[in-house]
Amino acid sequence: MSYPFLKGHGTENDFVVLPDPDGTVHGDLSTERVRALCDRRAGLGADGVLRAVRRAEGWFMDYRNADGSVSEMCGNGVRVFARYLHDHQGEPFPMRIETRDGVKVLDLAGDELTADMGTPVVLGETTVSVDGRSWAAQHVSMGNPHAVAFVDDLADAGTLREAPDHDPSVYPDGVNVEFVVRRGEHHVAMRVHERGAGETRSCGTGACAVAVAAALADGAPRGTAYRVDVLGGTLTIVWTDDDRILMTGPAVLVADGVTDL
Ligand SMILES: N[C@@H](CCC[C@H](N)C(=O)O)C(=O)O
Repeated sequence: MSYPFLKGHGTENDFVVLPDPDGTVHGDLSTERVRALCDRRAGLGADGVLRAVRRAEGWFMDYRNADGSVSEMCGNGVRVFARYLHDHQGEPFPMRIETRDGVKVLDLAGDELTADMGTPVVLGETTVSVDGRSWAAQHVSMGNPHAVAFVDDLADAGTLREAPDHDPSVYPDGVNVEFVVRRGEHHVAMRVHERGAGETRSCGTGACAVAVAAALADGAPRGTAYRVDVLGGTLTIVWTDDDRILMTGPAVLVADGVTDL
């Protein structure tokens, strides 16, 4: 079966977009197809898949990690998804996008996009470990689970080829782990190991969780803008007075075509 696809990225967190307005192209998208599409040697290559399904109230973002697993939310993905809906489906900004973590509102911010990511949930301290070294980490939910660990040097996290060890009673469904260093006032840099994808060049929900953990540690007033550098670029995160996280960053489409993967 041949079907259309697009390829895009947000701060080099890359995605295959699968248009499936009526849900008739992919039906129940299989794990095997997601893995084949995301394969960087035999497929198109991506950290995840964004299936676009039309709903009565708008569009639903069916997000899958590269290993085929489902996640509640993807911050870089939702910006790429909005770019696709605007450029290829004629949807105007601001736009509402349904996700497994509820409705997100996306708007233009110059060349970039801002996503209202909703209210973060801070769930306390936990521990993560790599190669026998352990760090205290802040457990933050952005709809999906994150463990944010401040380290002295981003190289301390090693290769991140394997998932960091974590407490399975805290994260029964796995976790995204961010390692963070300070770069200046309200300015941090991070690396991430994503659940279901391995080390990626960026994670939008991860950057939001990092900004929340940094703002709490700094006692920063609401409304403070945090610059979060990722391997693939920079995201700007604001925790607003009304307890919402606004994430601003790029979203670009780089290719489209037809595949039978
Ligand atoms: N890259 C995403 C997060 C994708 C989902 C994550 N791997 C999970 O399993 O929760 C982002 O930009 O937020």
